[in-house]
Amino acid sequence: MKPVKVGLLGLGTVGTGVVRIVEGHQPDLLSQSGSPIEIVKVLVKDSSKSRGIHVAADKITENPWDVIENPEIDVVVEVMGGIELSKQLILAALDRGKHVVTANKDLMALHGPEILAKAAEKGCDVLYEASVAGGIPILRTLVEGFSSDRITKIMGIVNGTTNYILTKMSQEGAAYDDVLKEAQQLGYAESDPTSDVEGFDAARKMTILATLGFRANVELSDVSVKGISKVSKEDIAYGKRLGYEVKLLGIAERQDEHISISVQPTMVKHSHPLASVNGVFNAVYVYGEAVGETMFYGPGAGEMPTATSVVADLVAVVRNLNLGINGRRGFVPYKEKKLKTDEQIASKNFILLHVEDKAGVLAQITQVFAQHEVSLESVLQHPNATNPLAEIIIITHDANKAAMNNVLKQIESMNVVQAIKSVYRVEG
Ligand SMILES: NC(=O)C1=CN([C@@H]2O[C@H](COP(=O)(O)OP(=O)(O)OC[C@H]3O[C@@H](n4cnc5c(N)ncnc54)[C@H](OP(=O)(O)O)[C@@H]3O)[C@@H](O)[C@H]2O)C=CC1
Ligand SMILES: N[C@@H](CC=O)C(=O)O
Ligand code: NA
Repeated sequence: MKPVKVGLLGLGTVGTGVVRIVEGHQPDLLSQSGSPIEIVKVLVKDSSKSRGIHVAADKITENPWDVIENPEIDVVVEVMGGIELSKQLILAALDRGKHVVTANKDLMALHGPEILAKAAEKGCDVLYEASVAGGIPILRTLVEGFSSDRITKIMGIVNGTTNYILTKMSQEGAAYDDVLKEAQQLGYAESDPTSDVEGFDAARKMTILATLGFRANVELSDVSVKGISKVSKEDIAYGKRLGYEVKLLGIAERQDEHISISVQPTMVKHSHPLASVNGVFNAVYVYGEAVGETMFYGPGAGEMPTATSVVADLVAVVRNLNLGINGRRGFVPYKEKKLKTDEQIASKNFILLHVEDKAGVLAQITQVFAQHEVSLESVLQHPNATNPLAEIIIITHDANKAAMNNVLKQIESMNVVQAIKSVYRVEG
């Protein structure tokens, strides 16, 4: 039986796992795809580097065109990362009729529509399951598993580094800077951790999830983003006392035909399944009109989990090759994108204020909420032992973002308010 030939762009963490699975699981891959799968060329940056895996020297190249222009190669697997070169190589591979599997969330979040349009034009498959929540088969689930439903909400813990940091801060009372250093040493964080801690990595993943879930072309610039660098131990401790865990949540919501997408540290009620997703684990919660609540949990990164998704995509491409249907089942957004305005985006909120500890202050503050028609769920006041201030925690009922912005602006300008220490969205 003629093998399907694969060119691998990258032999780092994920690429190594791909080689291990393709070589180690041949009988299963053959049974499921209908053909043997053979990696015939592997691109690296530095061929002299010693690696934890043996690949025959004649398969290794430092020249990407040895892969892209190789007429033998049917499928290109891109696991090298970066944006410009990967995009150029993937488009060139598609131009030559090669199918593509990629784990590259940065590329797919920014240039997904262009790449998918080229694939459709050339009758090729482009699959990218590993790009979001590495080991969790969530993209396939959104496109195929929920094809019969109308999704109204997707909430994701889709960045392992920040979940690790918040978990350590919550469970051990550790300080943000110390845990970030630890996460970098353990290799969880991206080379520039800004992308993790400021929420940009999660925003890219939410762009992909929202596009597939809402079947509309969501762009990265549609996502409002706030990271975890300002989350304090105190906020986490207050949240805990009130029954919440702080999590960096990506939230994509739809009401009627209008959608909103955001990433922000969120107070998640202990009873919500996302509150107990700890450490580097990822989870994606999906609510569908017909199915109701579902949640998908697992490793979001790492050599073998991520490679599992990459090779599953490869099996799908090879199966399509044997059925002669490549490029015919690609995902095409078919809905017009309509974004919610700030008046349409509603959530509960947690607000921590430092105020003067004297009669009437609480009444003045709650009056501002009333003026803007923001209803309150609970109000708590703690005297502060270290200074003559009181700490007030307010939890609102669902309030729209425009009204909340007005409330916060007005409260900030009040003489009796020393500081708005923190504001969190509340879920659960
Ligand atoms: N690591 C993970 O757990 C996850 C990764 N991903 C995505 O998978 C992709 C790969 O990640 P990962 O394996 O961690 O990355 P690594 O940095 O470990 O590996 C990258 C590989 O690509 C090669 N490479 C990079 N740039 C070039 C270039 N310009 N020319 C030739 N070769 C190049 C490197 O060569 P050399 O070895 O010689 O340096 C290396 O083998 C990224 O898009 C990442 O976002 C997605 C989910 C999880
Ligand atoms: N840096 C990312 C790696 C996977 O995408 C994370 O922390 O989740
Ligand atoms: Na995935």
